[in-house]
Amino acid sequence: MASLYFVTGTDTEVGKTYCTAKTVERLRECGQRVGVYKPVASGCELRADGQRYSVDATTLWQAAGRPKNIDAVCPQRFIAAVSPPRSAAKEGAQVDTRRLRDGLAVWCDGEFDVVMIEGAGGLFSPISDDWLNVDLAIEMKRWSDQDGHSFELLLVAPDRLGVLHHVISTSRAAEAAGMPITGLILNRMDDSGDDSTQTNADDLRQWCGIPMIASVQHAGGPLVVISGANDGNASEETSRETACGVNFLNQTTIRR
Ligand SMILES: Nc1ncnc2c1ncn2[C@@H]1O[C@H](COP(=O)(O)OP(=O)(O)OP(=O)(O)O)[C@@H](O)[C@H]1O
Ligand SMILES: C[C@H](N)[C@H](N)CCCCCC(=O)O
Ligand SMILES: [Mg+2]
Repeated sequence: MASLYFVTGTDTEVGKTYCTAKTVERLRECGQRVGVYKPVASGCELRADGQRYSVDATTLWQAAGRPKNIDAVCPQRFIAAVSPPRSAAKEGAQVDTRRLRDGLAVWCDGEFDVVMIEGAGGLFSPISDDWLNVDLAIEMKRWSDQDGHSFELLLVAPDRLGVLHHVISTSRAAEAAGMPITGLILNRMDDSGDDSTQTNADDLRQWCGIPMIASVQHAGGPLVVISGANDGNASEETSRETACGVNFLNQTTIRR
């Protein structure tokens, strides 16, 4: 049975793809067979040959070693850089809501140990005419429970001033929706940082109790996975295994 991780964000453009790709690469270096699924992408490029090119889907697919094919990675790809339902509507189309969830099954056929799923935009961004990202996560968890897989919701947030509000509000809304966030990835998106980056992680541990499972440094720096005890007290970084420039505290966070 596979370990499924739905990667969402506090917003669009916060590093979901970047951090997911880093995590995929690290998992593969640790011998994990990793599948990747982007249920729907907008902001795609229409190529001369008629192909719809999604940077997100291609980035994840390449990080995972090109498993299956790009259509399995991202079955629904639209052009306008707006929410997927709006993007589809601009083409006179609709996002196929049921297919968003059903497209996961092909990745859960026993070929992969871990499947990383990237949403579109933030957790409460519309992903179809009927669902927000959180609704898709709930449906996927329901399916995963029935099919015997583990399913967790990971939140990517930029490590900068303002992140406390974004993470606390997103985590409380997720809790209220019945889809609690089980891991936080703080993403240092630029080298400079600001005064808050020294204390954001500690403040979020205090206010949210979400295990922070990783922080990603800027510009190709290490992915630091901090295995958070699920009792909400993120364990101190005790020992680190460093390989290929990526610090991975231990594997328990991403279950084998
Ligand atoms: N830690 C980082 N270091 C360097 N560049 C980063 C980092 N995190 C994100 N970026 C860059 O910032 C941009 C936005 O990141 P990314 O595309 O991963 O965001 P996203 O949340 O997946 O966006 P979307 O909502 O469109 O899917 C990309 O160009 C990405 O390469
Ligand atoms: C086009 C962009 N890069 C993402 N793929 C879609 C972001 C949708 C955000 C919707 C919203 O919450 O306002
Ligand atoms: Mg992305």
